[in-house]
Amino acid sequence: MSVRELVCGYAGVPVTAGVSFEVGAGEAVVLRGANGAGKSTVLRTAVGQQAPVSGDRWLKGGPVVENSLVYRRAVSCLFDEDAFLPGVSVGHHLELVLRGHGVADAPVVAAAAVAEFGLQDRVDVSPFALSSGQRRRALLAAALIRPFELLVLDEPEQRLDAMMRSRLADRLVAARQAGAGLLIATHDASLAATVGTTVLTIDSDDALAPVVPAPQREGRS
Ligand SMILES: Nc1ncnc2c1ncn2[C@@H]1O[C@H](COP(=O)(O)OP(=O)(O)OP(=O)(O)O)[C@@H](O)[C@H]1O
Repeated sequence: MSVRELVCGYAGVPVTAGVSFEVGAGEAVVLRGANGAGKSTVLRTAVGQQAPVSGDRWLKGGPVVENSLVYRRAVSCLFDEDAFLPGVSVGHHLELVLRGHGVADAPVVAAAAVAEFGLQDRVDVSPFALSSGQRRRALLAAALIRPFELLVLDEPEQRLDAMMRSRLADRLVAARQAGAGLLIATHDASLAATVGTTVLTIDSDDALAPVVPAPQREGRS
């Protein structure tokens, strides 16, 4: 994915200046910045969930079209939302995601994810009967077990305990090393340092100056 001079905002009113970055295979671009700086807005605009004020977004050589087959195959997104089907258990949610993406052995892969994300005791219950941290684990599991070329996560550390944050960081590094591109907004400095190959800071104090300065390479490949 690449974005070029992407000005993001609401009803035509910018909340960021022009933002430019590229996320290639095996790269992890991490957005950091204070509350309200515009991280979520940039992510949602980059992936086509909202229109830019101006600028361009490209995915695999074409403009970003959120409902296109190319997009749905390539991009796995998780924002701050609880999206579950009523009456479907945690385990069956994961199986449905896998089957929807044509993954063989969906029950086996789902069971492995349930164990990895520490949901063994809750696999047969509705997601609505989970704690908020357990719901976040289930949503992250669903986003991570489906095939993707680009993974987009908005504050994935939210509501996770220390053990699960560490496990998540390991999983994200593994995804990057396997060749996926990652685009992540986070307040977790450790997650940013561990996972990011490029860290961009959005500066809310200078909202219409260059809010995303030149990429700071953090010494990872
Ligand atoms: N639906 C909306 N309509 C108008 N303005 C909005 C809307 N959503 C967010 N904003 C504003 O856009 C600005 C950027 O918000 P955004 O949620 O992108 O920030 P953020 O960096 O992700 O913050 P946080 O770290 O708190 O999640 C804020 O000033 C916010 O109040």
